[in-house]
Order: sequence, then C-alpha cells, then structure tokens
Amino acid sequence: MFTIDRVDKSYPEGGLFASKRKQVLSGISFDWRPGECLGIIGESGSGKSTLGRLLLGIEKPDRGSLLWEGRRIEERTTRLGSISAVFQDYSSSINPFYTVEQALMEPLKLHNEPRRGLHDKIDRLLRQVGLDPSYRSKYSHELSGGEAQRVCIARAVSTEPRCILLDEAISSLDGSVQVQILDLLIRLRTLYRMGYIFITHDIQAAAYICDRVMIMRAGRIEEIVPVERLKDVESPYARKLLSMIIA
Ligand SMILES: Nc1ncnc2c1ncn2[C@@H]1O[C@H](COP(=O)(O)OP(=O)(O)OP(=O)(O)O)[C@@H](O)[C@H]1O
Repeated sequence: MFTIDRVDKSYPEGGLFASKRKQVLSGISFDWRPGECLGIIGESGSGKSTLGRLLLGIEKPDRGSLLWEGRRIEERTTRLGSISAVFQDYSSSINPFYTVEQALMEPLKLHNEPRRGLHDKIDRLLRQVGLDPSYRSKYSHELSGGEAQRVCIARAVSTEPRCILLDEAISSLDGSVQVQILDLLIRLRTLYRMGYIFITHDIQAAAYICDRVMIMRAGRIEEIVPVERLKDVESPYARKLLSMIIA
C-alpha cells in the first residue's frame, strides 16, 4: 500500500528568494492499492504533475507523508523496485547518444542485475512492448513517437516495479497510437502484476484504463470515484469537468 497523508506543497512565488509562497497542494490524502490503476485528472495547473513528483520522491512535501509500505518514498532504497515513471516527453527521456539497448541497460545496471542474461532480457523487453529486437541498435532520433514511448515503457517495467507512474504519457502521441499504447499498458499490467498511477487531462483515456479516478481542483482532491461510477460524481465541479469532456 502507498499511503499519502495530509500532504501540502508550496513554491516561492516570484523567484527563488521571494518570501511569498504559492500553495500548490493542500491536504492531499489517499491510498494507492497494490495492483490498481488510479487515474489523477484535473484541469491544467491543478497540481497533478507536482503530486506526481512527490509520489516519485523527486521532491519533498512541506508537510505530510508519502509512505510506501510504511517507508518514506523520498528514500532511494524505498523507490528501487517499487515505483518507476514514464513522462510525456519521450524524446528527452532517452539520452540521444544512447542506443535503445544502452537506454534499457541503464536502470538494469542501477538495479545491479547480473550481466549474464541481460542480452536476452533486453530482447524479451523489446518484444513485450511490441518492438523487434533489432531495435536495440537504433538511436532515439530513428524512432517514431510511439516507438520511443514503447522504449520508455520497456525501461520502466525492466526493474519489475510494483507501480508505474505515467504523467501525460500518451498526450503527445497521435490518436490511434494513444490507443495502442493504452492497450500495451493493459497487457503489461497483467503480465507483470503491477499497477499504475495515471496522470492525465484526458478523461476518456483514464476511463479506458483506470479502476478509480481522483479528480483534482486547485491543489485539492475534489473526489475519488470508481471508474464505473464516473458519471455519478457528486461534487458540482467534478460534474462540470466531466460534462465538458463527455458531452
Ligand atoms: N517548481 C515550481 N516552482 C514554482 N511553481 C511551480 C513549480 N512547479 C509547479 N508550479 C506551479 O504549481 C501549479 C501546479 O502545476 P502542475 O504542473 O503541478 O499542474 P498540472 O495539473 O500538472 O498542470 P498541467 O496539466 O498543465 O501539466 C502551477 O501553478 C505551476 O505554475
């Protein structure tokens, strides 16, 4: 279980040395249950990506705690093998001087995977994300957007984490490629028995892949609903947000 308890986050407003602070997240509390796909949706600026960075332990909260099975997510040892990430900008996620093979090796080496068997593992990962093993020698500029994002997904699953956080991971892709990547994520979830935290402004994508959806508004949680009850959300804001998109 990943337990987020009364998390607040603010940033200096008007430069690093400004005394005024902008409150970006306030009183965020929820649980991520092992194996589930939890969607986080909300308007631009509602704090989704900030929350994502806290969930990945990249940034620390001002107050509150983020505990992965009782251990602080800010600790590197907690994160290893627990949570990994796929971001929107696949082109800058892969080092342009690395081949696909080198990009996939990086997390495996950090994870101290034995060298023996790495070659086969990379072939297997490429196949699992729908790429031919011959892609191992390609550079990122030789890949389409969908292919590059498949490599990023292969890299995220390579260490077999319990959870992958996807921050707008399909937003930069064309419509048909978006569906292919969502279907790939659904398949991998079963294969690796893992779950996702799926940050998006695309409610249809969230409805396609998620079990529960958390609706954020101005740094607060407005509502958390099972996806099959999305149409019955209670808060007026969530209703308005959904009606704008579903209509
Ligand atoms: N490092 C930072 N320093 C200062 N302000 C920040 C920082 N990161 C985020 N913010 C501010 O926090 C607010 C929430 O931003 P965030 O990116 O988390 O929202 P979001 O819901 O992910 O938006 P979008 O959907 O547009 O990506 C914004 O007003 C943003 O300007």
